[in-house]
Amino acid sequence: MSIVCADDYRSRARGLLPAPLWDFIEGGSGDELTVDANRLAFDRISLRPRVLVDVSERSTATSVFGAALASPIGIAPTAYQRMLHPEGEVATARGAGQAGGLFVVSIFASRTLEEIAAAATGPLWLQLYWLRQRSALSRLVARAETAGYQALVLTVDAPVIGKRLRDLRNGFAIDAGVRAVNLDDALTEGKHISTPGTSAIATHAAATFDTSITWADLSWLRSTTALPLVLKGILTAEDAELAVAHGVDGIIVSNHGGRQLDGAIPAMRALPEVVAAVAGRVPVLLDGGVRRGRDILIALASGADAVLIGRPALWALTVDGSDGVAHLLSMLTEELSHTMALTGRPKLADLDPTVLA
Ligand SMILES: Cc1cc2nc3c(=O)[nH]c(=O)nc-3n(C[C@H](O)[C@H](O)[C@H](O)COP(=O)(O)O)c2cc1C
Ligand SMILES: CCCCC(=O)C(=O)O
Repeated sequence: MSIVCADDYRSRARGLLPAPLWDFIEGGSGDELTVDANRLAFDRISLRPRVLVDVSERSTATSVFGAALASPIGIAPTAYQRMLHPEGEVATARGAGQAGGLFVVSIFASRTLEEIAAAATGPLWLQLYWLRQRSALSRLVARAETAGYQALVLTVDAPVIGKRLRDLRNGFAIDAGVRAVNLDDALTEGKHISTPGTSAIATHAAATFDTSITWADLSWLRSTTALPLVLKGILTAEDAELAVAHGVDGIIVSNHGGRQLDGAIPAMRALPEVVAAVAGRVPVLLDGGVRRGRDILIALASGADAVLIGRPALWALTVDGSDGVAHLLSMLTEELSHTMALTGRPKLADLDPTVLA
């Protein structure tokens, strides 16, 4: 059967992966309320199409921090991609580049920052968690700069890892042979050890994440680099205001795909208040539940500058490596353009709240 939408990759990937690995990707925290709510928030919004508009020429091209993108779609940071495909993040970078998309590389990438950069033809950003060992962070930042990464993303919604019941039940651990190669092994110790009732991810994060950081610490990270700094995991107007006040260069509205605070507001529902608070001062991106061109159009019409996709990129990577990732991004871009035609909004600049109901 042909793959004609992102969910087709989901069904294929599910058949290819062992159950505990599938659960790690698919699952969220607690009752998975927020996983479901992320998607439902899009589904609850209807569209107000305008007709008899010339839609013969449509463009999805845009840019973020000066980097050209074929469409306002990027790949969210996800850890340990070699569990899904032998080439891991190198395949994702190649696929994203082929489709003209952005790729945000996780601090827990399983290929080196330099290997990923060598395969990339599109912009790369590096995502960080705040490790207690600051020297490890500053070394990573220096390497990212040298390798041509264009921004840093600090994930701020994970001082502790959410209680992901599937992983706890499965005693989830990282496959032997897959490592967070950009960090000393000591910083992810125990990642291969499966202990019933615990998650190896949660265990290694608990050993190394700094749970004490506050807004005041951001200045240290800024002092290590001239790269733009983006915060990932903002869900309120209050925190968006603080982020801008602390000189942050961009915001990703995200609840970590429902993997952190269960019951957190869906990303799409949080977006309008963040956009209003930011008032155009810095770019605002969104992730969580984006599965269709329709979802992307809704996010852009609500004021997002771009969206990131998490799980769908992992499904496509599992099924068909770099070709899968490139195909997925091209398909989402085509769906966005198609929805722009059917709503009578041929340009990204036409996407505003008047298209939403
Ligand atoms: C398997 C998996 C691993 C992830 N690893 C990271 C990570 O290393 N860093 C991070 O900031 N977010 C991580 N995330 C969260 C994603 O960046 C993103 O916020 C989320 O997947 C978006 O929701 P979606 O999957 O519904 O598109 C991970 C998500 C998944 C599914
Ligand atoms: C300690 C690794 C965390 C990866 C992550 O962010 C996720 O699984 O959601």
